[in-house]
Amino acid sequence: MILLDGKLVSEELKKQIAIEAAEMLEKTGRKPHLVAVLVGNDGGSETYVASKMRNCEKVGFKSSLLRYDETVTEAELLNKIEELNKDNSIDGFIVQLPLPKHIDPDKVTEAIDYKKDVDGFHPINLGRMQRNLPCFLPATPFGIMLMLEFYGIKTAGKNCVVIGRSNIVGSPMSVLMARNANPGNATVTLTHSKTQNLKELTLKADIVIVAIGKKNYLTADMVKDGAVVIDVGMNRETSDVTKSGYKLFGDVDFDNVAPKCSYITPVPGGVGLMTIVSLLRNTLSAAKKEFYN
Ligand SMILES: Nc1nc(=O)c2c([nH]1)NC[C@@H]1CN(c3ccc(C(=O)N[C@@H](CCC(=O)O)C(=O)O)cc3)C=[N+]21
Repeated sequence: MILLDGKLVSEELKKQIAIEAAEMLEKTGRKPHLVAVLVGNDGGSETYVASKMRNCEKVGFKSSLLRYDETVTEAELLNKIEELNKDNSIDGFIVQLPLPKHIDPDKVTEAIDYKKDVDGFHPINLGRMQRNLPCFLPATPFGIMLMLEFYGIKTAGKNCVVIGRSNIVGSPMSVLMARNANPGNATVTLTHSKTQNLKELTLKADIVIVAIGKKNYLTADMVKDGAVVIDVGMNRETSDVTKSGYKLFGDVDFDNVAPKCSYITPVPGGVGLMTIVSLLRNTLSAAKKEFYN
């Protein structure tokens, strides 16, 4: 069993990103600039956004955090997005999800200029991804592809089962694994809450990608010997009343599944770190206008 080390891979990729950011600074006098919009104070979102900002500094990007109270109206948020779209000093921005219930995440996503959509959630980027055209790829699925590539894991012709069909992970993940690219060219089964006999499907899978948000969901009896298991779960359990101490669990029963695997990602230290580095990569691509003018 080989551990897919998100720390190792992300640090390696960040070195290259830092080099390109420094080149850009030298040539143009400016740094790539990412803005994150954070609404409310969800514990998970606070951690992830803080990490995104910290990592921007590490690779020599400029980063700004825009905070809104959870009472902000949808109209106010959409106005701000309009401003960010027009601001030439900003290369890319993200609106951290989830949003409060009174704000429609689809409206927000579609309001973002697709040329600055470094999360890759805009329908134009999703459509271009599906067509195999240059575009911003959604950060988590992109990070998983970079991980597979780094370890030279063959995906062509393999059976891949994706568990969970969210807009930000499962659904785009299934597209990336199926499209005619490398990594890619897998035979993909996208499973969800209405799927019957999931275990029958996962037992045939060479690659299982779990993004469902339930601790210990994928158990050893569901996995075939030698499978590659990618765990996207970020289930936090607070262990004390202060809420500052928490432990993170994936969706995989790691201790029992890992011995059966050829490769497996840990949580923490796996996919989450790759998500961050993908966002950095997308921000650099935005600043260098690699996809759009
Ligand atoms: N607009 C938007 N874009 C996102 O990219 C986005 C989002 N909304 N909402 C939530 C998810 C989740 N996500 C993670 C990022 C980093 C880690 C990460 O760094 N995880 C570390 C540990 C973090 C910890 O200790 O809590 C690890 O796995 O080792 C995890 C999860 C980005 N997301």
